Amino acid sequence: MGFLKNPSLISSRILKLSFFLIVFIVNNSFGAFGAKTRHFKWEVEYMHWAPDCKEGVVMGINGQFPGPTIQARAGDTIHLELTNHLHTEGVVIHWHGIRQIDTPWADGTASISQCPINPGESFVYRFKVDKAGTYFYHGHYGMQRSAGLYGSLIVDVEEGKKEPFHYDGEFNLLLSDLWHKSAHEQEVDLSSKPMRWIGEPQSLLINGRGQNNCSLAAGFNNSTLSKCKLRGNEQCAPQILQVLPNKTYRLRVASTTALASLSLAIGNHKMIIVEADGNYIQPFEVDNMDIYSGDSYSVLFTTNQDPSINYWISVSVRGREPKTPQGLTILNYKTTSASKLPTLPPPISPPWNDYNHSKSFTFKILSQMGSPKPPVRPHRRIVLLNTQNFIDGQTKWSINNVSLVLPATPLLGSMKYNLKGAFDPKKPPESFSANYDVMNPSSNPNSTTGSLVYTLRFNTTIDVILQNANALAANVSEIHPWHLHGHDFWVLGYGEGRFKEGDEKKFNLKNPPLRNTAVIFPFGWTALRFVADNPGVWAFHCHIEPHLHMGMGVVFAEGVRRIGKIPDEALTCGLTAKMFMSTKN
Ligand SMILES: O=C1O[C@H]([C@@H](O)CO)C(O)=C1O
Repeated sequence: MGFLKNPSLISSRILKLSFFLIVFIVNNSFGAFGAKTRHFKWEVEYMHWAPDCKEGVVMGINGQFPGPTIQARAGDTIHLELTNHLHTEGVVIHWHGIRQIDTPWADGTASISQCPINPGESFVYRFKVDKAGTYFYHGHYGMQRSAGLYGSLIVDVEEGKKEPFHYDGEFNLLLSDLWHKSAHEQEVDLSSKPMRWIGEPQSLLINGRGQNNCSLAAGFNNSTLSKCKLRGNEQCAPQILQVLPNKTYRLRVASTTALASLSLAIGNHKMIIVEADGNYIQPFEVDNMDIYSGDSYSVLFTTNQDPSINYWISVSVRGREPKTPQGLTILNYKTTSASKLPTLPPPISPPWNDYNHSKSFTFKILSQMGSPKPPVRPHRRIVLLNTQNFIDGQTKWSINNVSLVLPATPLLGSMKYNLKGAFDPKKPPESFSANYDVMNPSSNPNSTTGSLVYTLRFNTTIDVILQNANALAANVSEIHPWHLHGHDFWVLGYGEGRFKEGDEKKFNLKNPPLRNTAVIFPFGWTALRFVADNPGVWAFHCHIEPHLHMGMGVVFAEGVRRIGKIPDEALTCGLTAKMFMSTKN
């Protein structure tokens, strides 16, 4: 009984071989300690594709969806020439989790670190991948992540170095969500008056593959979808993970969803979490794990189950009432046929609103012994209130009552060259009113829009308290995974309700995890600490793409005078382009 005649398989070896096919290495110039410059040439274009068996249009790279996997070693330099083959729109790519030390113009954030690359034009991203870990890349302009512009970025340890754990093979799972509506329509929907919410995704994708009009697990679950009849060579056929019995595998998992928070499980197999956002953590065992947009993890699992059957790998929605079918693929013991369906039903994920389950997972993430510790005291504390507001007929998200609108001139250029009129020199609020009730809908929905920048003194220690609150509807507060560019931060603690003086006494300064993304739970707060030691202008925002589009972000700038020569190509738009023209004439 084969549901797949010719399944698309990934085994750890195939994965490694395919890297050589995928990666276009022009030259392998060796630098110090064996570090290489790895060259890539990428073309971004819209393509017809059927990621969930229904054909639509996605953004692809070099004819692939998701884009090619970048595989490098810590210390390598990536030299990537990106050409925009979209017909009528600009593009940028952000290298999520890479700190861009000394290269803030390569961070790939439209309006902040660079101008969008125009159709027909190319831009060279050149940056160092300084730290081993599981990363990914994605579009950072409008809703281009929702349009499918993403891929994996894997940084292995330096040649000759060892990971602090053992494994026999590895797999890479990039998780995403898919809408049948175009990203352009989503952008219009979000900014219309009244706002039209984009709703839940139609499908969850694992390595760009999902099934929307049929189910691999029909008969097991109570879905009305019929059983998938796939040959295995379809764009929506699941990538099957092939394993040998009694081995340990490393699963690198990253979520680039536009909206969905996810729960991942491997039927009958325990998972040991060992890495989060490119940092080693104290290993802990789970049956299922939460993964929010912007998170990446490595998990180890041992193939110690009955080798005569196959098992499900499942991905389900958490934190929002799920209206999207579970994403599925198969773990195939090579001792049996890859086309045999698992005999057990797919894992059942915890109820979507069981936040205690999510918290207990999140609170277990602690740094490994020997990891860098945070400075004991901050120089400055910034408290950021997250609210949903009506502004001028639109629904927006605001931070301390300011909803982020991105300027035409990239802030990196306007701040470095101190271009009057290109950015707002006003100071954004450090906190919010003592009377504000975070547990109820806002009584004072007055917010403004703007692109204010928090200027941080170079090398100072900054605490950020992310304060969640009630959204516009009563008794609603949502999950928001916040992502910081240019840095990792320590997650010092979480709390319920409003953060108050004295709560800092409960901060974990002993083994807080270093991460680049941290979640705020409904009606709660999350405390972060980082050192402003990376000259540049950096986005800090909710990684839910429609929320950022609706203004849920801030900008930090530090050490602006120390920023090296910004390549002109990054800034040939807005007032920096005018400046270049006037200095030429
Ligand atoms: O930003 C959002 O808007 C909707 C809802 O709050 C209003 O329709 C929703 O679920 C969001 O996450």
